Amino acid sequence: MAAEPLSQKEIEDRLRELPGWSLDGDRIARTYRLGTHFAATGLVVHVAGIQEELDHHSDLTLGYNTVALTVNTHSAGGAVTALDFELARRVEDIAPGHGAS
Ligand SMILES: C[C@H](O)[C@H](O)[C@H]1CNC2=NC(N)=NC(=O)C2=N1
Repeated sequence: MAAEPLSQKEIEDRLRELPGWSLDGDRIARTYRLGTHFAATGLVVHVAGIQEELDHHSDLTLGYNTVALTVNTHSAGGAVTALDFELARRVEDIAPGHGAS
């Protein structure tokens, strides 16, 4: 079943469970800071694996010591859906292990 767009209230409620994540236009977003470029690269590779597993993909940007994600759901017309929050939750769970904050 296709993911349905979440309402503004649903988005706000779910964002409260994900400190560091925010609504950026029609996408949810977070930027992580890491100790080194190599550590940031490791986080990108780990996130890429999660995204393949979920078949749901953020725009994932590697900086010098930062990793930025923004995501919405193309198949829901570019709205924010539960799939975006599932990806965000999964990334939150593994990011601390990479030293990300
Ligand atoms: C065919 C495949 O399931 C789709 O293209 C997936 C892949 N990754 C995706 N990622 C995101 N962010 N939104 C989608 O709608 C989406 N669709």
